[in-house]
Amino acid sequence: MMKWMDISQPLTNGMPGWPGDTPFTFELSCTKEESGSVNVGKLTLSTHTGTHIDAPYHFDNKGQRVLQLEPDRYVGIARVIYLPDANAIGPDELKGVELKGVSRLLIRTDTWLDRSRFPEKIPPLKPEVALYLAAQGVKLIGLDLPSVDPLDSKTLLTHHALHQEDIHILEGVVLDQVQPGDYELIALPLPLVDADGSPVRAMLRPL
Ligand SMILES: Nc1ccccc1C(=O)C[C@H](N)C(=O)O
Ligand SMILES: [Zn+2]
Ligand SMILES: [Zn+2]
Repeated sequence: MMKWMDISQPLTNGMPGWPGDTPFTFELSCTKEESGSVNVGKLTLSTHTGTHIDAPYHFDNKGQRVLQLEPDRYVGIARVIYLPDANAIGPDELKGVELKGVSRLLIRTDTWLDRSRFPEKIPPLKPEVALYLAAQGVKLIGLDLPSVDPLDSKTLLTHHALHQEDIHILEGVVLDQVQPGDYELIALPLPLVDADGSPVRAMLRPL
C-alpha cells in the first residue's frame, strides 16, 4: 500500500498569512502545572490560514458556508499537473494537458517555494479558465498559491467565475515534492457552521 503524503502547510507561530489578516497563533491557555492535569491549547487564526478551502460565502453573501459544502468534493481521485512557467493560467496554458474526466485538479506552479514569506506575485488563474475546466468536469481546483486571483484583486473575478461554474477552491497546497499524475486526495474542511473558509489537512496517496 502506498503511503499518504502530507501536502499541507504546517501551522505554526510566525507562519505567513494574508497581509493584514489575523496571524496564526498557538499557545497554552493553561499549563499542566497550572491545571494539575493537562496542557490546553488556544488557537487564533484566519479561516484562510495555510492550506485551506474557500466556501462561496467568502466572496458571495448568499453563498454556501463551510458546513454546507459536500464532503465528496474534497475526497477522491485528483490529478496533479505541473505548470512552472506561466505568468497567468488560462485555457491556452492548459491546452497540452489531458483533463478529460478529471473532477479534482491540483496545479503545481512552484512559484511559492519560500514558504516562510508571503509571496509578492503569483500566477493567477484567468477567469476564462472556469468555463474550460467545467467543460472537462472539474469540480475542485487546488493550487500551491494563496489565491486563484491576483493578490491585489478586489473584484475576485476568478473566484466568481469558478463559483458560477460550480468549481470549488483549495488554496495553499504544498506540491514541491509531488510528481504529476493521479492520486487519491483528502482535503476536508472542519465542520465550521457559519464560516467562509476552513483550514484543511490535505493529503495525497499515489493511485
Ligand atoms: N484573508 C483575506 C483577508 C483580506 C482579504 C482577502 C483575503 C483572502 O484570503 C483572499 C484570498 N483570495 C483567498 O481567498 O484566500
Ligand atoms: Zn482563501
Ligand atoms: Zn480564495
